[in-house]
Amino acid sequence: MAKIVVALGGNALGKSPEEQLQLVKHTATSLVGLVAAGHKVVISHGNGPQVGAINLGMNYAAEHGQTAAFPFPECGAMSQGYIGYHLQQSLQNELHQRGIVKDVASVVTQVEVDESDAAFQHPTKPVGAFYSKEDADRIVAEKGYTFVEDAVRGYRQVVPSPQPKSIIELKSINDLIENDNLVIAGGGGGVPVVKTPAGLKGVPAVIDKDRSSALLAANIAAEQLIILTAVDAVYVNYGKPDEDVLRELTATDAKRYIDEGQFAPGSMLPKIEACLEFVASGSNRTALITSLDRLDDALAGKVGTLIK
Ligand SMILES: Nc1ncnc2c1ncn2[C@@H]1O[C@H](COP(=O)(O)OP(=O)(O)O)[C@@H](O)[C@H]1O
Ligand SMILES: NC(=O)OP(=O)(O)O
Repeated sequence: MAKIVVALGGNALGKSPEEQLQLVKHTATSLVGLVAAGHKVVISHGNGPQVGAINLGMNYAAEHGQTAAFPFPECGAMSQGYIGYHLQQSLQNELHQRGIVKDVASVVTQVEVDESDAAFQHPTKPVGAFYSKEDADRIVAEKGYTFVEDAVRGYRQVVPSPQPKSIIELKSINDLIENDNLVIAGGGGGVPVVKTPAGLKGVPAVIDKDRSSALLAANIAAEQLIILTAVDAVYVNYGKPDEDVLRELTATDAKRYIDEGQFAPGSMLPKIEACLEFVASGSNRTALITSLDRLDDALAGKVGTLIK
């Protein structure tokens, strides 16, 4: 029996509420399988596409005089509620179907960042939809947003992504875990906040959920961090004719591949770095990267990349 943090990728959660609910329902089967096997499971999730969509919608409504402007941290909090709702419902239904009595709760989570983090001057976190180069250029000219090419999928808006320092609701999360709840926490990497003389204050950014999940996993003394994304494993020469799967990765090999530029910044690189950080944070800690729909196969050692 182990304590496991499972992080679900925002990009792997589909493009609409309907798609997301279907994908989450499917993943809930494997997650409840872990619970049924006696593991203590804590779930975190990304929010890149979702917070981008919420922000676009709120901006549109505000520009058309329909609502007040909604700052980015509030959009992040909304994304935690939206994704947490789908997760809670799917997990509750699956638990009920299997006759397992367990409560499920999402914790709206704030994560402390440093106001002077250099990331605020260099936006790197892709959010929202993927655009063609022409559409991205038009939006940059109209709104002044920053866009980058994201992996092999198109152009995407980027926002600052500061390092997570501490999890504000850590004690509540630990209490819920110890009281045998199935906990969802650190959604979207947590709502980024800074400590000011007047108290906590939200800041416009998106923390990388893989880094926050690694911090959460280390803080709750988990044995394993599982990152579920859109690819079944990590590859070298990804997307090229000679791509090759990495089934096991040591810290030494991972660092060599990082130096070779094998992992795209803003997508696979933060996952690898988060896994390395978690594995180094204690003894007997491993990390696993696979896709949302292959978790069972990955746990059986058939697919995925194990980092140790
Ligand atoms: N070396 C690599 N191996 C596998 N996938 C990679 C690699 N480099 C970049 N990627 C891309 O990283 C994506 C996962 O990152 P991302 O979409 O940001 O994850 P999520 O939103 O699920 O957390 C994959 O779907 C793939 O397109
Ligand atoms: N916040 C975050 O890391 O989201 P994604 O998983 O969607 O990139």
